[in-house]
Amino acid sequence: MQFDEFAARAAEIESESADLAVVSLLAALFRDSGDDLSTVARFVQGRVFPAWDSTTLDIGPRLCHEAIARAAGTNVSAADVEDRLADLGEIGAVAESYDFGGQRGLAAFGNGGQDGLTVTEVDSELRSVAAASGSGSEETKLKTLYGLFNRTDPEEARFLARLVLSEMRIGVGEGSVRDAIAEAFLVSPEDAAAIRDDDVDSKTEAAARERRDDAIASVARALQVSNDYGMVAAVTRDEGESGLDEVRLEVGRPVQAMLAQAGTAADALDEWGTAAVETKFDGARVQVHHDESGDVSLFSRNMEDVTGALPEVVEFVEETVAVPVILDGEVVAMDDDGEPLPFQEILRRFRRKHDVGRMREEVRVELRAFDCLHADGDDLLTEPLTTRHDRLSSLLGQDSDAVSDVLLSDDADEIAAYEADVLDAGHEGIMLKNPVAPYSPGDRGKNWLKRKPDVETLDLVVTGAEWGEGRRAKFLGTFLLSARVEDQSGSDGFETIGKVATGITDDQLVELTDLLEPEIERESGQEVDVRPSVVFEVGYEEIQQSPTYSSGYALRFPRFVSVREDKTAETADTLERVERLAASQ
Ligand SMILES: Nc1ncnc2c1ncn2[C@@H]1O[C@H](COP(=O)(O)OP(=O)(O)OP(=O)(O)O)[C@@H](O)[C@H]1O
Repeated sequence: MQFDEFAARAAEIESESADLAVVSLLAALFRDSGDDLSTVARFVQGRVFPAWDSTTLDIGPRLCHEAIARAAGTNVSAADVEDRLADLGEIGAVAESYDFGGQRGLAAFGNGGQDGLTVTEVDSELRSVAAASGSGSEETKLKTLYGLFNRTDPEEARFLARLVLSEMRIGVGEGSVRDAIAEAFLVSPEDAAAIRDDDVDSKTEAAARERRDDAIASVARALQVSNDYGMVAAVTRDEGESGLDEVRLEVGRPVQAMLAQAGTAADALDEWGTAAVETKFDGARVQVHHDESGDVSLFSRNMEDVTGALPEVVEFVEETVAVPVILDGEVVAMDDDGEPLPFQEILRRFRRKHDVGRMREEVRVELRAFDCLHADGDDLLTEPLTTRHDRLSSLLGQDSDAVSDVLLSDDADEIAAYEADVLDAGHEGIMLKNPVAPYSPGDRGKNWLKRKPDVETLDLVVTGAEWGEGRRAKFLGTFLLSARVEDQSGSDGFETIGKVATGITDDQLVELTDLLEPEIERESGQEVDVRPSVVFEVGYEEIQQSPTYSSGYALRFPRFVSVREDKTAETADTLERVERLAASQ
């Protein structure tokens, strides 16, 4: 597919606000994508790589602005691009506003169609940008991006710029892509019409809806186990439902983590009669993959590869496990007496790329596994929790410290006593799980409840900051925080909720400035806008209703606790959670 065709279709989708119409347009785009289907299914979500792949383009706004400036001509600087961004508010509009000329220049010589960019070319050029590393890679990336922008017409430039910064902003969330894959290849035109049109009798419409929902469920299951919209789209088209049924977990390819809601023992017992109760370890989520040839890989809850940072866990798994497995658990930091250390300590180890050996001496980490998704050829996602946990115990050893203890109980007093013991031992709370529930990847459903008696903190996205004053003028000092708002299609927006400047040491100011500076999108005086990517854990005294911030809420006495390096903007706390916490104060 030509990239200008992709851009035109993306523009059409962007201008449509009704969810059903968006799904229909996406479905039509997928049907017309031919060999580019997998790439197109990723591009519409602003992705070049599948979600399980931890490769990133690693292009910050500054690099993108520089590439746009170069393509725009010798008189244009990155600062001009940033000025336009301040006016137009969005990088796609900025890129579209320049006259890159490449294509049109060629078109003037009657050559436009031949040199048009294709989706395949954009994909492979962006992949080469991602692969550039080492000295000189910055310049290589710039040149490649500049080369791409130079060949775009204005509409293509709009979507290329957004793709480069991984934000398509066309109102397409994961749910819409899932539904569109089903609609494109599994739902018959008659059923699609019966659902869409008003003049169809209700029985026919209900039957059509049921068939469509079944098709969506098949696509959803394959997506849950593979995390690859591109591959699933191609399998759906080429092999239909039977092909989707064959999509299996693959050892070495991370799965989205199942998540928890806040809840109490009373909630759990009311709902399920009996609850499986475990310690809530205060560490970082880790998914352990051990493949046929004995290789171990570890992934964070964002499916980022953290194998290199945690050699003790790798060694432990290599020594203990003999068959291919996928395990879910937490890595915790321990002191010399085996007492749990606070969460901040594990963050000093997690995702570390340098000095791993030295840090290993300073902070000891251990695995606490609590689930088993795959063992020796068997996918266990649909098995009940108790069966998965039994499998885990038989793999790691019944009495191993590396396996979470489970108390199965229908007695609130017994659970309260268990919770008191867990808190006495220095842990942060308990998990209550439905013992018969399957493992649902990516789902923050009602089958796992977390209970932390201490005051909650919020994990908020940094969307702005202010340069300090005096001796702190070179550092960002005050940080604007936002809560995530998921729209119906599943794409994210951010609403501000407060500023934090307290609780940050001088050393941390340096680190936070290093972390956030490449993400700056715009500057005006001391204030900067930052691309939503860094997540702060923030404590507070109270959540108040307030017109000061766009969320309608403000935090009283916010204090910085840590950077949630294990979270991204997409997994930060939602405004809905803020509302719930505010209501429960
Ligand atoms: N026994 C356990 N079972 C499941 N999750 C556990 C367990 N012990 C610790 N955890 C951690 O608790 C988290 C569940 O809470 P939640 O899904 O809300 O994640 P979170 O947003 O990181 O929450 P928090 O900030 O409270 O850790 C899991 O992601 C996991 O990292």
